[in-house]
Amino acid sequence: MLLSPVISKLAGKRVVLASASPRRQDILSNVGLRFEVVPSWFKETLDKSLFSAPHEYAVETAKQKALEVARRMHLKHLKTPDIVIGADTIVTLEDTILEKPLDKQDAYNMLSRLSGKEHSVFTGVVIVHCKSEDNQLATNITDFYEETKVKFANLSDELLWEYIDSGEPLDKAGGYGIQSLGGMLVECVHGDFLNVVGFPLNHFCKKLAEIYYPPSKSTIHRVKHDSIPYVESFENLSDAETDCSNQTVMHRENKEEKCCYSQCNKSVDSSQQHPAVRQNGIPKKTREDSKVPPKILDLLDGFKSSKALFVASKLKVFDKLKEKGALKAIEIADMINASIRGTERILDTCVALGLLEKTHQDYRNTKDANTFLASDGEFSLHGYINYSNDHLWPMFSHLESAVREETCQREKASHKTPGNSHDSVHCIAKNRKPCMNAMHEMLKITAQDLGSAFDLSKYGSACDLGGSTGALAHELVCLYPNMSINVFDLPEVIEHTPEFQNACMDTSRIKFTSGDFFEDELPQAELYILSRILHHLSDEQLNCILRKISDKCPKGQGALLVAEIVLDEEKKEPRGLLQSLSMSEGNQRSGSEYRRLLEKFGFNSVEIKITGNLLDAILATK
Ligand SMILES: C[S@@+](CC[C@H](N)C(=O)[O-])C[C@H]1O[C@@H](n2cnc3c(N)ncnc32)[C@H](O)[C@@H]1O
Repeated sequence: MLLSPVISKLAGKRVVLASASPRRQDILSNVGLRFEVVPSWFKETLDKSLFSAPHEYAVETAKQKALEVARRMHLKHLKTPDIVIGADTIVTLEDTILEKPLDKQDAYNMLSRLSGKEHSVFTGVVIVHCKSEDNQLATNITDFYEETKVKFANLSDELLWEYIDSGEPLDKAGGYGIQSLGGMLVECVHGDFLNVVGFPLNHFCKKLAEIYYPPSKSTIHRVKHDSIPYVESFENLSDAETDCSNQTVMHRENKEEKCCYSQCNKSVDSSQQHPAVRQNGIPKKTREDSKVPPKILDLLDGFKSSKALFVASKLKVFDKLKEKGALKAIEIADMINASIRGTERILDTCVALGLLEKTHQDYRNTKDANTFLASDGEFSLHGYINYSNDHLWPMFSHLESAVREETCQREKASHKTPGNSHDSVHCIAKNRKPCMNAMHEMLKITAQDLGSAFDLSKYGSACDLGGSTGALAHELVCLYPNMSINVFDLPEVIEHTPEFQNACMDTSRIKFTSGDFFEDELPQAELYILSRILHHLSDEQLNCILRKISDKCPKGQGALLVAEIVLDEEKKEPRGLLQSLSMSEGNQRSGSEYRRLLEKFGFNSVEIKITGNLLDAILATK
């Protein structure tokens, strides 16, 4: 059995991985599976003593993780996924289950127990097929587990502590990661290596093959699932045109705790199986054909969701709830000076969008709302959301004419002549403060990943060109105790920078300089930084600034750090492309395009780090 056709059976389906593990994401995306990641909120706290074998615990945990995500997504309008994949990996030694260590001492206790011995790694995997029927969630569950035996070498305390101090053990079952430094601890492995990494890919593909290419008279292992009650309907999980004779049972999620493990395994001649499918050789449309793909439904409604978020944020709903904990609609309406019915509607929409929680009549913020949406959240996007509402939203309403006339939407929105200023790279005067605020928030979120993408400790001085409020500079001085930074920006921007500094920040190594990077001499520095500058610039502006930086970096000395969204080579990732819709002269680029551009200016060593955050990092040296 070739594996790719099995994976391709999932193409076009809304597949969700209910796991935040980057290792599982890598394993599945490396084989071409397209999926969304929705980490489960299920707490891994099942009572282990209730399970007669460790793998049962792993399977049950995986199942609860996947079902929690399926139910949560189903509760949000139109969000029911087709398939949710859940997985849980545990390590067992002499029948004791070792999960993720709580702290360094716990990691040491685990690893020293594993030293010199063979242990088992179990991953429980659950594939939940979901359907929304009469607004209820129907699920069909397939599960399995894989065991791999791993033998550790005899490990000295010194080696163990060195490993523990690397920080790697803390988020890993058993306290080690075989795919990275932890590989050094391992003497041998019996079984599927990827199972130890966190996902038994081979067994998963075999399971998919069983589901999508079932033998004519097979018996699919059904497991007890106490929240799946009565038999509701029969659905063939294979595609309509597949010569597939197996039908499996969908279970409707229902509060009645009835169980059913039955299934129908009729072997039917495929030509007779769907008499309604073909008529005069022309495939007849099935109900499935007319089901609008969730992606399209999401896009149709996407603008409404964005606006609901913008309005809730503007009305300070998230701030009020953060301050008070839980409030009823009528109380919020009073606080935000709005109608009760209108407030109820926006609150319920925010619940459906996963931004708020509701118990009985009480609304409260989700953890993410406290962190990202409240205006005093650690990584607040409040200013960026308001900026999106007040400036980007009106700008995007000009998209059609901007496309027809090949102009920038900002120019359309402000009735300016196309391509006629460096306003494409700096905020126009009336928007300056909100724009600086929005950029400040975005950069605060991504600055740590940018600063640590490369080891910059050898650079004693840096100049952040167009560095705005100094948000990146603050992170860099924290990360690199020997670095001083000159934030260089236009005078009208530098004038506002004191409003963005706070008392807890160490500003002793940060200096703000007014200037124009096209017109003026650049300050001398060992490291130049261009964060979100290059993609705005015309070819002429690019030549000007890159030539100037290159001249300031003699061969073997100096470097340029660029922060941008780096597009994937096939240019399929939408975020950068969506952003490019608001531009005229500039360009979003892929890694190879940035490499070619920088090489033209003598930077023949170009390293690119995709950070997984809002911006990616490129380090160019000569
Ligand atoms: C898109 S913002 C990026 C800000 C910041 N680097 C970031 O990543 O959030 C562009 C910045 O470049 C500054 N800028 C635009 N033209 C400039 C010029 N000719 N000389 C100096 N700074 C300029 C703007 O004022 C603005 O702060």
